[in-house]
Amino acid sequence: MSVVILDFGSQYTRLIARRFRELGAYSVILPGNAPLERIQQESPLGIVLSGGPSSVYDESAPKPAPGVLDLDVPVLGICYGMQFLAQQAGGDVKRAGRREYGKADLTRYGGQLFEGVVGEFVAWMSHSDSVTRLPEGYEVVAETDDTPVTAIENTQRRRYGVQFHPEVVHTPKGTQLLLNFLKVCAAPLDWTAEHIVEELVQGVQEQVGEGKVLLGISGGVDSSTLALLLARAVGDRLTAVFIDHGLLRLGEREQVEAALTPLGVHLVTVDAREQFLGALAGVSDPEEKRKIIGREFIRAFEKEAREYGPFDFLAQGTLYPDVIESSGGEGAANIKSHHNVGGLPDDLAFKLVEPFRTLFKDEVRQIAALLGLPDHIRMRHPFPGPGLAIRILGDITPEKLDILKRVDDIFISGLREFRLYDSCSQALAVLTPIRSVGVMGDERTYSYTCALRAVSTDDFMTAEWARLPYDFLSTMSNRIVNQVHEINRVVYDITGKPPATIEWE
Ligand SMILES: Nc1ncnc2c1ncn2[C@@H]1O[C@H](COP(=O)(O)OP(=O)(O)OP(=O)(O)O)[C@@H](O)[C@H]1O
Ligand SMILES: O=c1[nH]c(=O)c2[nH+]cn([C@@H]3O[C@H](COP(=O)(O)O)[C@@H](O)[C@H]3O)c2[nH]1
Ligand SMILES: NC(=O)CC[C@H](N)C(=O)O
Ligand SMILES: [Mg+2]
Repeated sequence: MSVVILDFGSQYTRLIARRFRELGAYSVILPGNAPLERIQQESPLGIVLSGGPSSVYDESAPKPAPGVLDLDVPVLGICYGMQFLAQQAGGDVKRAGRREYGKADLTRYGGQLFEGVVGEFVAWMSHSDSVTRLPEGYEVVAETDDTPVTAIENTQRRRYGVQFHPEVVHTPKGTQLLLNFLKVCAAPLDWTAEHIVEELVQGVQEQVGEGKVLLGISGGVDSSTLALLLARAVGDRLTAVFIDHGLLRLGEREQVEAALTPLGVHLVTVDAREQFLGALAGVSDPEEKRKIIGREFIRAFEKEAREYGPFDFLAQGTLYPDVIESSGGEGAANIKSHHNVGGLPDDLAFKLVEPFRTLFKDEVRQIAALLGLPDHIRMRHPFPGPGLAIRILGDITPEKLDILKRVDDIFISGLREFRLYDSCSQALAVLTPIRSVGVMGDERTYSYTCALRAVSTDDFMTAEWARLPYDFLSTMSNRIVNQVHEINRVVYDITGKPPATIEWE
């Protein structure tokens, strides 16, 4: 039994499922036109129609399959979904005179969906069409200055529609609406991390059968959690490979080996430093670097597969943000090709096992706690697969790598020493190609500028720059300039995501 989310191409569809998970409800996402029988297989308790880029009055507008809206279950339409509900019930939808993007204040709200909500209601809007005539049996239950029909309901038929997106964080009270909808559906709110783990384990077992799995492991939270999950699913048919590509931080290889050995998984460390640094020599374009790294990772995995295999399956700790940033696939733009998604070569010989592909970082951390991953790995700041390669702007040389490793080590050890590591979600140092004039010991210097960056975020989709204390930043700046002679200037990055991203490349 689940709530079925029909996807009409919204950027936010997975966030709807994520909010339901947070509320303890089980949901599945199916294509907008999924056949009635497929939906019935899920024994639906309710149906959500997602948003989407189309307009309901277009000839080619996607629609739920015949019979789906005749099911006697509650239906919630979001944005495109609400417009579809209204049109289908006999109302009108037209391109509005005024489009609404971003935040809008509801000037009035009420009704069943808003039960328990008090005070001002800020709604996140993203639409250019609007419902202009209400279908029979429906009532308007919310409005904004620009959109008189912002939420509708037909409580007798248990049909609800909202023009805004209750699933995004920019609609702060939106979760209450989703909870109210789940209550109308009488959906059980007992979907816990344990259930999610069971489902993931089962999914892996079905996919892999009796096959052998090679896991790319980095010592980060995603792949380490995955190691424990896979050990449950396939036992000793798992081999974990940790690749030292020469782009790791100071002492990282030894630290990762020490941290992973107690997990009890068969672990192989590969020295692929020459391979990666050779392939990257002289390359300065960020996307080109990312693609080369993606390809070399796979080449390295293939080599280990020949040694310890054969392996049909390659497991990676890919998360949803890696997917959405890498691909234009789900209606989103290509921001950067994450090495494990957009950077994969076309001739990939493995079948991918990526159980976390629909999850966000904080959800993986919950699963990690359940599987007993030690806290020092579970709460470690993320470190990107391409490592320091995307923190050295421009081409990579052994000299620059050596500089950045020392800067990074001072910054990260400093955060731990001053007990600030856990106050931010990720911290990093960047080596810029900028050289500037300084004066040290009465001598003129002409040396590199490095940037320090620290951010606060839960899901790494959006982030704020961390307000680290000035005194701490001052100490870091002194230490870096004194200990790393190639640096004579330190700057702190005070940009959020958006408009910047967390990494600089
Ligand atoms: N050095 C490496 N050796 C082998 N596999 C790696 C390496 N670095 C990254 N990977 C693979 O790429 C995936 C994505 O990397 P990513 O950094 O996003 O996740 P993570 O390292 O597991 O966790 P975290 O985000 O906390 O660093 C990893 O889950 C892992 O499967
Ligand atoms: O494994 C990875 N392979 C990659 O190619 C990659 N690019 C970015 N990141 C990490 O993803 C999060 C979001 O980063 P951005 O804001 O820079 O896109 C941050 O946590 C980044 O460190 C990567 N991780
Ligand atoms: N975000 C949406 O679902 C948009 C629906 C429709 N395309 C509109 O612009 O109104
Ligand atoms: Mg990592």
